Amino acid sequence: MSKVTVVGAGNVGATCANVLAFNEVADEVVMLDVKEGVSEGKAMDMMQTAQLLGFDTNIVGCTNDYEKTANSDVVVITSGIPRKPGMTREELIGVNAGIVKSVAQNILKYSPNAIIVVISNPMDTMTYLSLKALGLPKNRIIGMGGALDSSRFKYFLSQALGCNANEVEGMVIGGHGDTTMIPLTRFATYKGMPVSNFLSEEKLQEVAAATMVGGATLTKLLGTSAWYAPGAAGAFVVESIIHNQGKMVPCSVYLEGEYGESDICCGVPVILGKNGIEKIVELPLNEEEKAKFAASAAAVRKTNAALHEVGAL
Ligand SMILES: NC(=O)c1ccc[n+]([C@@H]2O[C@H](COP(=O)([O-])OP(=O)(O)OC[C@H]3O[C@@H](n4cnc5c(N)ncnc54)[C@H](O)[C@@H]3O)[C@@H](O)[C@H]2O)c1
Ligand SMILES: O=C(O)C[C@H](O)C(=O)O
Repeated sequence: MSKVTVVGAGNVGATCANVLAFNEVADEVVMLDVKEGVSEGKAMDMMQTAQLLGFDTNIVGCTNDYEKTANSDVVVITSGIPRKPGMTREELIGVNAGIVKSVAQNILKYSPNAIIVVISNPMDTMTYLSLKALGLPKNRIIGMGGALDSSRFKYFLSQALGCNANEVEGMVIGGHGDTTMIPLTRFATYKGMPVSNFLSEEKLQEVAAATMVGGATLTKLLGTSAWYAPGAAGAFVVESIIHNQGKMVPCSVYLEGEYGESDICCGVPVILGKNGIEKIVELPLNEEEKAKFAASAAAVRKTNAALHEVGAL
């Protein structure tokens, strides 16, 4: 029996659980939240769609009861506060570091073999914190950001190209921040053809800029940060792992020399499978892309340093 736990049954967590259940990614999906009754209510509401939508996944909700999460194969951490318009993700560290650390420690007590997918922001730093606090092998701690950012990149490219987003390929690497994302326009394709065959350099720069502030744009529109694509991107990463799909997905992972960086979690393409990160893929970046990656990693490293200031490490 396969089991996935989603911690935090707010906007992102509940959406992720819903997509996991609808797509029958696991036999059981458990939602856990600190807010009394919310997970239970959302689980019951979702279970009442099973007959309408035709899925067989069992969805369980619980209030801070970690026993219910026992023996999960994958655990998704979404607990923590989202940003408000005008804020950066990095400003969330003071509140979210404590939440993510205690949640990760509780999870490990009941699911010692779980692969952990971190979504809470600032995501690269929360992934690093989880890795350091739990001391697990690096293949089992995965930050979800690149899957979402790449999906947004493909959306903006498809809008510029006037084509179906499913016919566009592209990846975003680097940190999951407004200024740290690196949309790889040079590698993006439409039906296997470089997008530069169809779009001017100026247009490509516009697409890259829209991608980088994709989360901030939605936060301004919604008054809180986005959840449909983030929840679906979390479920996409979980499915790639649970179904051992061997897909290449940009994720925030612990680097030990890859891309010239060490002792940091940052977004790079990885092959996802039943062991979590099966392999880190090293892309042949040019000098400009390498410089952008180094600057992105430096910014993530600065946020990581704040973990000591807030007493999380
Ligand atoms: N990595 C990404 O790509 C990405 C995308 C979207 C959102 N996020 C981040 O995900 C987080 C959640 O966003 P949201 O929109 O779902 O927020 P939300 O406020 O809707 O939900 C967060 C939930 O976490 C719960 N929670 C708080 N402390 C908890 C604890 N100790 N144990 C269990 N649950 C706890 C809250 O009760 C709440 O229900 C935010 O930090 C946001 O910035 C990241
Ligand atoms: O923008 C945010 O703060 C939430 C998330 O990281 C996103 O990119 O949607």
